[in-house]
Amino acid sequence: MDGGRAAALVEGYQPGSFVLAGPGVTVAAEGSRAVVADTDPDELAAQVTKQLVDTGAPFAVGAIPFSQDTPAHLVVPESARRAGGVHPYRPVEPWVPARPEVTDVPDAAGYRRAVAAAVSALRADHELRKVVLARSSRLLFDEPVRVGALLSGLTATNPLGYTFAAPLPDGSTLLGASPELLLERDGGRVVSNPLAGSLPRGGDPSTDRANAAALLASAKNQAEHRVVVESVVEVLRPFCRELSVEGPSLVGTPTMWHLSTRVGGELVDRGVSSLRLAAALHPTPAVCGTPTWAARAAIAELEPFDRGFYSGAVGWCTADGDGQWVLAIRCAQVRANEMRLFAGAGIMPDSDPAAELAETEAKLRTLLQALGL
Ligand SMILES: C=C(O[C@H]1C=CC=C(C(=O)O)[C@@H]1O)C(=O)O
Repeated sequence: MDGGRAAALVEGYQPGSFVLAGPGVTVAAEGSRAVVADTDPDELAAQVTKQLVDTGAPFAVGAIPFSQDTPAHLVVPESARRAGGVHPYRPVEPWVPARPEVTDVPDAAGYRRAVAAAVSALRADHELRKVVLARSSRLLFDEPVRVGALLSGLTATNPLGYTFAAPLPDGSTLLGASPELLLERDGGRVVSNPLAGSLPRGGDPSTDRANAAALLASAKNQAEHRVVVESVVEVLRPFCRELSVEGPSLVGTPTMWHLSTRVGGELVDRGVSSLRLAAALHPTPAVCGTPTWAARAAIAELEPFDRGFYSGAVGWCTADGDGQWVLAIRCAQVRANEMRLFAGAGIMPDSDPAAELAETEAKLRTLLQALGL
């Protein structure tokens, strides 16, 4: 029973270990034979492949940060196990913490102001087409955060998502349930599944259906989505013999509706690893904006915190280059009694600051619901 093996990998989570559980593949890794930390995508992929060949380890795991100046954190583990999809999955006993102390950075008014400033910049600057602005929420508990129980709960409630717990170089853990596949490589076949353009789920079935229909019909969200698909296609095209683009269609998480497109291709050169492709795609306009340099500059000016590994990628890669990388979104950085939750929204020239705030509130609920908050 592969589902049972996959569930055991999630339940075997220990502090400091790595788990990524999704609909098709579940991996878990412990210990460290080698760590590769580099900022250059080619170097990173080449060093990881070399370490995998030298050590004979089945795959490397790790995380890529948002910033191009911060090194990635890739680990060649002592033990690495892989199973199939994890669903259907029954969660272990949940962790029910007492209400934490909450500090939002920026606060709601500050986020609306940042969105308004981004809208002005988008209207004034004809080069900048889209920028993703994020906010964070710091939760302080009166006991250490139980990552294993939260990972299990997130896995149970996000059957279409990719649930992860990834150790970071500073000893903290990135924990989340991402709906977005940045890149998967299986032999010569690659798939990316960009999501962008979102509305919160409705509280009752008719509002929920109305929100889904409104999202499909929204010119603003369709334009926001197109920018991401165009960029993914442009990056993957030189690596692929042929590319298929299917979408946009609707994808639902427990808290959000998203526009989704599947981009699939056949690699020209199988020597190009999933890590190399993921690093080439990163950051897509789903987490940064377009053009990348201008969006990065706007983010540096308008976001009052360092994103760290939020809006980077989390995944694994074999010596042959196969692997899976998901966007590090709907996630939190956990350290001892503290969680820092992050959520961002794609800002377009016609964005409404109140609607973007509501969208980030709904995105934060992925983690808040797992905490029973
Ligand atoms: C940046 C995030 O979501 C991205 C992924 C899907 C939809 C998005 C949107 O509609 O804005 C974002 O681009 C986040 O969840 O923090």
